[in-house]
Amino acid sequence: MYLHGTSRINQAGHLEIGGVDTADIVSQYGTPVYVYDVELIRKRARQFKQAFQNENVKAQVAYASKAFSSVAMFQLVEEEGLSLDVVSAGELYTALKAGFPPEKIHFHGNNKSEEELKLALEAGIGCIVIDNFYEIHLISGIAKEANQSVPVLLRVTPGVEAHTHDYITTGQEDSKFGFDLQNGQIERAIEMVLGDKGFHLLGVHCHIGSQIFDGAGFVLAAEKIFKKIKEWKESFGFVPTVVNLGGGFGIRYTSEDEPLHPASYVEQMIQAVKTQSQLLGINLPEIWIEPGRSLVGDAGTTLYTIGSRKEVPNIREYIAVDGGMSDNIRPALYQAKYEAALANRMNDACNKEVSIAGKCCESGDMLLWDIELPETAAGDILAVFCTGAYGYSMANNYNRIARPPVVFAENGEAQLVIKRETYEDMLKLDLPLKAKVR
Ligand SMILES: Cc1ncc(COP(=O)(O)O)c(C=O)c1O
Ligand SMILES: N[C@@H](CCCC[NH3+])C(=O)O
Repeated sequence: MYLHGTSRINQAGHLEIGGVDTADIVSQYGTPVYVYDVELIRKRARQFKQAFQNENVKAQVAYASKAFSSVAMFQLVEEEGLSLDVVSAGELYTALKAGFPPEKIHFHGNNKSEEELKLALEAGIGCIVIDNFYEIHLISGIAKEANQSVPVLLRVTPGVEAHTHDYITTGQEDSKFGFDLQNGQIERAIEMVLGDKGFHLLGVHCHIGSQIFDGAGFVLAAEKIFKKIKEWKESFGFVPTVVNLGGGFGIRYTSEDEPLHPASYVEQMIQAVKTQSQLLGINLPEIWIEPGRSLVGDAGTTLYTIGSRKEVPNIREYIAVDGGMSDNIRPALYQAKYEAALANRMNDACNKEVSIAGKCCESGDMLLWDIELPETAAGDILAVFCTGAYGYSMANNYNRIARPPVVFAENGEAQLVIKRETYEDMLKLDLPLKAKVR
């Protein structure tokens, strides 16, 4: 069993996270509960920042908040000196409520509404990553009315699509995001933005995918972008001051995953951008990145209580927990794999193969297939590791199951940062049927 960050087995044989016994977390907050190892989030943030500082490169590391968004998380991100990437007015609103400096927020999305854009501009957002022509039109109108010049990046699809370990070159037609780099779209967008006082064009953005295990895709994307920068320099005299290479750095969910150290991804990017800038004889642009999963993924653990079981003779034994696809949809959605352990009996020998089922009314609601655990009993606590990214943020109320609370653990202290949803919370938006008029 692989323990991430500060997770360890304590003298009681229990899983401890951030110096806090998970048994204490369970008795105080119940299950299911998401627990974050705050020290590990800080460590990852510093690793990314340090990698740029080591090379003396101007950079922004923006946390892609879709991975896990909450007021406390945004305050932690600010404490660590990162920027923030949001993709909706909801994420932006949360950030502003958390007191996050608006000038360090970047706004993404392939269909931002006029209302969302207005909120962003009124807040004094640091940068809007423009995705399409419709958005150029919307921002131009809002900026003119407000007499503003909006800092923007243009998102391009560089024709590099990452498939976890693998990456293949594709055309853009299969992506809903960004301007095509090859068919003249991006040149048209640059011309429009440069010719409009409502915009301050900082540079370009790309994001090649998620859970990527090597640096080659990022290098290839940078090379493709710089090939175009050479043309833009000649035709428009436009040289980006910012190149944003997105997020997507992989993490270790199971022993099958072999991600690089955060610094290693960054070093390869820096090398590529330096080489290309030298070849073109241009100043090194600022390099921005947007890690989401790699900042919070392995820092999160979900604790569940084991309940019922079912044996299918000669096939498998199902063990059910008090959560499932409502708090972690990734196994059902992506066949994502995780590792797990019995948090209250970490030293017991794992000699039983079982599969972990959720409690939703859905056969596909399985969290883990065929894993080794000790003999379990109802009431045991199951810890599923690496659930920090796209767990809470994709949680839902299927079957009207309430969303679990989130606890931050650090230096021996546990702090509740998101409360458990109540049934009343779920009913808050419901209205009764109108009385029939007879
Ligand atoms: C534009 C953009 N930036 C950053 C991210 C963060 O990706 P990850 O969580 O894999 O680092 C995503 C999600 O894939 C994204 O779409
Ligand atoms: N939600 C996905 C990642 C999506 C990345 C956002 N563009 C996951 O859980 O892996």
